[in-house]
Formats: sequence, C-alpha cells, structure tokens
Amino acid sequence: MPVACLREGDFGTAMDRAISLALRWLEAQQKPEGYWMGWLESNSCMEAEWLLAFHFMGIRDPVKEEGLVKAILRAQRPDGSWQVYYNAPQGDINTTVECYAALRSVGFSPDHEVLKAARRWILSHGGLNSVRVFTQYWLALIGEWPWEATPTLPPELIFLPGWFPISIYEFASWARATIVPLAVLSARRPVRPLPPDRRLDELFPQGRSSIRPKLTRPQQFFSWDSLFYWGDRFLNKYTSFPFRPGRETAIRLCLEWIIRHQESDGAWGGIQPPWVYGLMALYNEGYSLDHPVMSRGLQALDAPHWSYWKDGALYVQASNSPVWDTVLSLLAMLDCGADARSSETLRKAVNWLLEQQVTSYGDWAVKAANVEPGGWAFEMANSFYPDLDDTAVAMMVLARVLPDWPGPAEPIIKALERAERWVRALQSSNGGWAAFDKDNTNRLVTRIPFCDFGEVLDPPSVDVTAHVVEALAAVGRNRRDPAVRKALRYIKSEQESDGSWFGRWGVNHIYGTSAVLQALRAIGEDMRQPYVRKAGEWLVVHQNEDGGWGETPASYMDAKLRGRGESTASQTAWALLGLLAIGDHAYRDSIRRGILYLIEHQRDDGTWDEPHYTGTGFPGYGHGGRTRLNGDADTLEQGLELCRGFMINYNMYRHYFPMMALARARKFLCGMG
Ligand SMILES: C=C(C)[C@H]1CC[C@]2(C)[C@H]3CC[C@@H]4[C@@]5(C)CCCC(C)(C)[C@@H]5CC[C@@]4(C)[C@]3(C)CC[C@@H]12
Repeated sequence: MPVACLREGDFGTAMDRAISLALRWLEAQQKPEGYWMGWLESNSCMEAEWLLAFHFMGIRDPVKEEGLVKAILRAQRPDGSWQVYYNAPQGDINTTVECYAALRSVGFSPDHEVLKAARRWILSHGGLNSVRVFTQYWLALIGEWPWEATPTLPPELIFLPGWFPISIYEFASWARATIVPLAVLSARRPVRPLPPDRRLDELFPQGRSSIRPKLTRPQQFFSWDSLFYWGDRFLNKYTSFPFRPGRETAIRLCLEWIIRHQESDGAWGGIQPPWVYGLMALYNEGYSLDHPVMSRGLQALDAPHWSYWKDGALYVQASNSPVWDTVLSLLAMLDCGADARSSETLRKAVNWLLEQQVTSYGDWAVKAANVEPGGWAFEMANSFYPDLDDTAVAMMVLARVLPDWPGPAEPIIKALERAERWVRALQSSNGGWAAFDKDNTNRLVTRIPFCDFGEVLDPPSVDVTAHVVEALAAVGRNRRDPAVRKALRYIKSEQESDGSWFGRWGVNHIYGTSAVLQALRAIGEDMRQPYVRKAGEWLVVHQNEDGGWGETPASYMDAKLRGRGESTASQTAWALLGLLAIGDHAYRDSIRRGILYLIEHQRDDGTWDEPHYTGTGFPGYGHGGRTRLNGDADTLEQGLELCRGFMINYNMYRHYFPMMALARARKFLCGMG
C-alpha cells in the first residue's frame, strides 16, 4: 500500500519500521573503536592540490597519482569545468584551473578532450586573471604565475602579539593555521617549474604579459584599502631587498609554530590546507621527505580518516568528522529509545567520546586566558582547535546518558563540568558563540589583500549559539542563567524579517531556523510567542509539494532562494525537528507529510540517498551573501561566478537527522516513545 494512504495506526507501524531499519543500519556502521565517520565530500581541489604538492616536493607515487587523477576526471562537468557542490548552476574557476594544472603536471596533453573542454571553459570565464589568491599561489609554486603579481603575506606577522590589532590570532583558526606556512612560501617565493612540455602556455592565449596583478590601486588615497595596497606594494619589493632585518627570525618562528602544531596523526588542524602547505613550507626550508615531521605528515595521507578509495579513484577529505558523526549518531539513537544499560553500541561510543575530550591548551587560550581546557574537536586528531559545535552536542549526549549509565558516573560528570566551564569562557561579547574562538570579529583582517578566499573571521553564529544554549539546558540551566539570557537576546536580534534564521554551518535558513527552535524549546521558552510562530510559518510555507524540504547552497548568493530547493532527507529532517520543537498540533498535517516523505524515500537497507550538499564550510559570497569582502559581486550572476563558497556533503547527515525526526514525530503524532 502506498505510504500516503496509511491510516493513523498503520502510520505508527510504518514509522516504527523505518526507525528500526535505520537503527540497524546505523549500528552496522559503527567502527570497531566505537565511533562513526561518514565521508566528508567537498570538491576536486583536494585531489588536484595533492597532485601539485607531489610535483612540488618531487614525490613519485604512481598508484596514488593514478587514483587522484581518476577522482578528478570523474568529477568533471559536461561543460568541461569542475564545481564546488552537486548540481551547482555554474562551474568554479578556481577548482577548474587547479584541476587543469594538476592534470597537466602529471602529463595530460593539452589536446586531450578533457583539457580541451576545461580550457574552453576557463578562457570563456575570465581566464587565469580571475582566480583567487590561493590558486595564484599554486600557479606561482609551479612557475606559471609571477610571484610579484600575487599579494604578499609577510612572515613578520608572527612577531605581533595576540593583543595587537593585527596578529595571527585575529584570523579565524583555519585561516591562521593556513597563513603561517603560506607566509613562509610567500617570503621565499620558491618555484618548482613544470617540465617544458607540461607548462600551461595554452592558458595564456594573449601571452604571459597579459597577466594582471590581483591588486588594483584604490581610488581614495586616505583609506584602509589604500594603506593595504601600498603596504603590499612595499612588501613585494621588500622580498628582494638585500637587507631584511628580522626576516630569517620570522621564518624560523613560523617553522617552529608549524612544527609545534603538528597533530598526532601527522596532519595539521584537522583540515587539508595547513597540512599540505605546512609540508611544502617545511620541504622548501630543507626538511627532507624522510625527516620524522615530514614522513608523519605524508603518511597521514594513507590514514583511513583522511583518504578513501572508491572504484579505483582516490579521494582526499577536506577534514574528517568522527566526533561530529558520533555525537549526532548517539543523539539519534537516544531519540530512538536506545539506552546505555541495554545497548553495547551506545556504551562503546560514549566511552570513545569521553576519551576524545581535549584536555590540553590550544590557540583559543590566547584570547581566553586562565580557562581550563574541556572542549571536543570535530576530527580524529585536532588538539589545538576544539570547537563549540562539537562540544555542545557532546554535552547534550553525555547529559542524556548520565541517568542510565551503568558504570561509574564520575568520568561523565567531570567531563560535563569541564566542558561547561570551557563553553562559558568562550562566549563572545555579543552573547553568541563562534565555532572556535571568542570575539574573533576584527574586520580589519578582511581588508588584507591576501584574504580573498572564503571567510577569514570566525564571528559568532546563530546555529552554534543555539546548540550551546541547548547544551546548557541539557545540563540543567534555564532562561535565568545570565549566559543563556545574553545568548537568547543575540539569537532574537538575528531573526530575519521573514521569521527564519541564517544557517552558518548548514544549508541554510532551514538549518539555522531548526537549530534555534530546538534550543528555544530546550530552554523552556513559551513556544506560542509570535516570533516563534513566525519561524514555524516560514517552515510550513517552504515545504515542497512532495512533502519534503530542500534549500540550495545558491541561497547564500541569492536571498530569493532561501528555503527553496529539491527536497533532501537531511533538510526535511531539520524542518521537521523545528516544527516538532514548536509542538503545535496546527502543524500536524505538515509534519505528517514530511514524515511520509522520509518513509517513502528510505532505502530498503534503512538509509537514505543524498547527493546534495547540505553542509557549509564557507557560505560563499556576493549578492545576498552576509560577509562582503574585497571585490564582492553586486549581481547574482557575478556572485555565482565568483562564488567563494565551500560546500560539504556530510555523508551521514542523510541518516541520523531523519532518525531524530522520525523518533520525535512518533512521540508527537502517536503519543508514544
Ligand atoms: C561541527 C561543525 C558542523 C562545524 C563547526 C566548524 C567546523 C569544525 C569547520 C571549520 C572550518 C572548516 C574549513 C572551512 C576551514 C578551511 C579549510 C577547509 C575548507 C578545508 C575546511 C572544511 C571543514 C570545515 C568547514 C570544518 C572543519 C567542518 C566542521 C565544522
């Protein structure tokens, strides 16, 4: 019988069946150590940059090379370009140029059909003059772009202390860990040229003299842009001065910083850029490939949390998500009625989670001194950068398992106390929480000419704040708590006029709105208030005909696309979780249709398909975007063309979020757990 025709009683049975199938699938995915980790899909720059890094460091590894090439070829779009998310309306110039250069570096002929199509696309989309600074750096490293035409990044930045208006600690953690090695490369300007028959001459149809430096002279002389422009001009010349006091010391300090920040898995910061640039900077300073720091860093590429083989292709992840996937899987299991006494799966995962709490000091301590560590990071190994999102969800899980925990309660209580202290200390002055740092909001750093990539700041976001509020509720705090009060003020002030909230780390307003509604419910807010209802109405109005919800990453560039897109399992689940948090029976029909969508789209093995990218790294920019940076777009077309967005397909979002929605809807619709 089609699920849409089910009567109330049968509907409950269908939900039960969907839940138990999903639980079975989830249990089967648990790793022997106790955690879960789905693939974190992003874009082909990951594979392309490794191929270019191999070239730069003279590494010959035909097996990996072939695997990386296959991954790149498989991702090419019919128009010859490469994109930054599934079904994107446009290819991406940076990704396409990097893939092109990588394929040339391993010997693809410019007459190969793949490259002919890519070249046509690149040349009709502004050519090499339109690429971001990172891509220019890659081209400069392989001798295809003059270093003098790139914005400089002085290693002397490392001298500036944390309290100074510009220092590495004013940058978001991910930018900081990336610019330290890049500053070393920018100062040295190394070139490992491609062999003559692999050079990119064909990408300069008007000759290499057509190269335009990234920076143009600002019209106003007395402005920040002008100051940074002339500063950059000076630093560009400075690189070739015979006498540069302090430069060698700055480079040495950068190298020491890099080595100090290497993680136990050999990578850096749990993300790809500092890892690859770190290795190249060290290599360029004379660290041989068999130096312990280098060999650990290179071996990390083989670690199952960094790369995976699929049908002969080798994919490298931008980051890895074992902690995030584990805490969310645990929440889903708990929602579905699993408990620590009877579930070995759950106990094993909680024990693994307890071991992951970061109890050492990281970069966050520069701005939040005298605070005991106590957060969780997102990745397998990332002790310098625990984040508030993972910490918040870990707290929710631990608080929920505590009453039934069959072993000693002490370790869980201690872990929760530490985490709460850490979280409270990292609240920003406006009441919100950012992903990693407190008050990382100095907009001056966004004016630095080098910073044309994604986001360089980590300001508080509504979704992280909502998760932290929910976590504080889970450990027994209420609306009278001063930190919660301040956070609620911030959340309310961020509500859009249409009733929704922006999603910083998930796509997009469906994610933000859902996170807020769940937090409001958890903290005991009166859910009948008009501002809450307005959010509920926004969700209902954006439900698709098929009963599901969807929102495209293009909504970051075009406000008209907010809440619009093909239905997906994860976004349907978020919308449902939002409506269920309001808990009003006026939404019963909408909830029922959403649940039917999930049941109808569940696969026989218990999980869901979801090729769409619903996770956000950088929201992108331009028309309708939030953060305006140098050279922002004014129209949607420009915005899409220049999109700096970094989108993610977290392969387990399609699973644990629907589980939570099904389990909570089961209670709401049928009044049973
Ligand atoms: C738990 C989450 C959903 C969030 C909270 C913040 C993160 C930990 C992310 C931090 C930023 C990176 C990234 C954008 C930094 C720059 C390099 C990359 C483009 C490779 C990064 C991609 C992964 C992140 C988005 C992140 C680690 C993912 C999880 C985040």
